[in-house]
Amino acid sequence: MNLIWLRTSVRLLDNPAWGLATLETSLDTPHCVLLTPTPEQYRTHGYGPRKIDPWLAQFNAFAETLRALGVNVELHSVPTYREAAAWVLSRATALGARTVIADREYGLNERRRDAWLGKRLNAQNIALTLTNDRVTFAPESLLTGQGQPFKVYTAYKNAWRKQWSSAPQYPYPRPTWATQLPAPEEEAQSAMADFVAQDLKHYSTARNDITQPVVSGLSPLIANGLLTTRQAFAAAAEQRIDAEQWLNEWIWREFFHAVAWHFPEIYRHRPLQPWTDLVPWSDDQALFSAWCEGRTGYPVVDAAMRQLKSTGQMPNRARMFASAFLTKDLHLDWRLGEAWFLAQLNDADFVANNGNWQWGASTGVDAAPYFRVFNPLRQGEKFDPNGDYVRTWVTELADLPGKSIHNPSPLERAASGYPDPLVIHADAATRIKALFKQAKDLNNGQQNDD
Ligand SMILES: Cc1cc2nc3c(=O)[nH]c(=O)nc-3n(C[C@H](O)[C@H](O)[C@H](O)COP(=O)(O)OP(=O)(O)OC[C@H]3O[C@@H](n4cnc5c(N)ncnc54)[C@H](O)[C@@H]3O)c2cc1C
Repeated sequence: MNLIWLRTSVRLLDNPAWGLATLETSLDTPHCVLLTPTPEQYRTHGYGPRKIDPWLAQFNAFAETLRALGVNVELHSVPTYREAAAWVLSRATALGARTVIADREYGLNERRRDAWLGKRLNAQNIALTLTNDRVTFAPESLLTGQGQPFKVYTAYKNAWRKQWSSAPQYPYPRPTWATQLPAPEEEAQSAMADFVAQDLKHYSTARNDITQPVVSGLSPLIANGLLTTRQAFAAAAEQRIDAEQWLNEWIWREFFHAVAWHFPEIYRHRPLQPWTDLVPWSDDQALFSAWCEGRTGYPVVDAAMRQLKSTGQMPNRARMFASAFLTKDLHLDWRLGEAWFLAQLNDADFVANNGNWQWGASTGVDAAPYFRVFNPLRQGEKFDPNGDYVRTWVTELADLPGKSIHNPSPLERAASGYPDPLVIHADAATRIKALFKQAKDLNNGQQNDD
């Protein structure tokens, strides 16, 4: 008897759990599937309803479909991981299981949960088998030549690509009994197929155009375990077009997961580069509220922040300049912005969010150091040349003509009720560089003292 316990990989396709379960028995269908949504735990991790509600619905739809397919499913919603693990332990014991097969999750609390359960299952001669699934290659299997974890994306990507070339990863076969898919998975499959067939060919030229929905929009589905990198590579290969740039974005996601696995301090809200905590980050609540509400006085930043608040979405390019504005222009602590994004985004994923925030704040991965700043006026002019994005979200400026929308005059601001800039970008950029330098010098001094 084996049990499958699915936590994030709540999907039928490309799921290694089914194959593992049937290896042990002569049965086609698994003996029993356990599902334990943990809404309170998700909230404690900082996720908001835009992330949690569809996730919970996904569990219900999955259970319903499995039952219709004749699979025995037990769905048990509990507040926290600890209760979920205790319940799985009791079910495994009561059902006389030999193995519990579960999708591996990499977070710190998730690791603790699995260690807790594994120990107790082992004491009863029950194995806990974790499938590597959220990323293509297990984080500990892809290391530098010196056996160290990668901290630079390009080097990681090259190693990842090399590994893929020598051992391409194909999606796991669909189980014969899976004759229908749960509605969220069916929709995810269609969304990926449509994007790959219609828009992928324009991706590399149009991906930074914040006015166009040319990117895939798949991230909420990926973050909630409905789609995998293997499926993306397989779908792109069928098109026989150059999909390198898009596939490299998927590898960014895998990279951040690997970083989080090797440097679990990030789950304790520490920067990847510890010395950057010597930067005297501000926690000014008035500045922070102005940023959250889209009232910074920089139209393109405010458009992005208002879009986030009202829809839970924001294009990647806008995430880059809006996050950089918080740290490099307002000098606010990156953790404030990180938490706001996590609570608002419909594709919220702790690891992808943290990795990108730390990249933008110059506290995380990447060789390019703290002089990376984004000029919010130039970002607007370059990526929203006609001002359409600003006009959509900062409606009080909608009547301003042409490029002037990115930098309204004091008179235009006063007439439309739009705020003056909170800071002067050039001054703020000079100041943050000085603060970083000061932190670095302080750190070097401390090291010399040691
Ligand atoms: C400050 C900041 C916060 C972010 N927070 C999140 C988050 O919470 N969840 C999240 O999934 N992505 C996050 N991203 C990454 C990226 O913005 C989104 O993945 C992307 O906008 C999703 O759009 P898409 O699905 O159309 O992606 P596409 O451009 O079609 O890319 C395909 C997939 O690759 C992955 N991907 C793409 N870019 C990145 C990236 N830079 N880092 C990691 N994975 C990537 C996503 O899973 C995405 O769905 C963040 C980026 C920034 C700058």
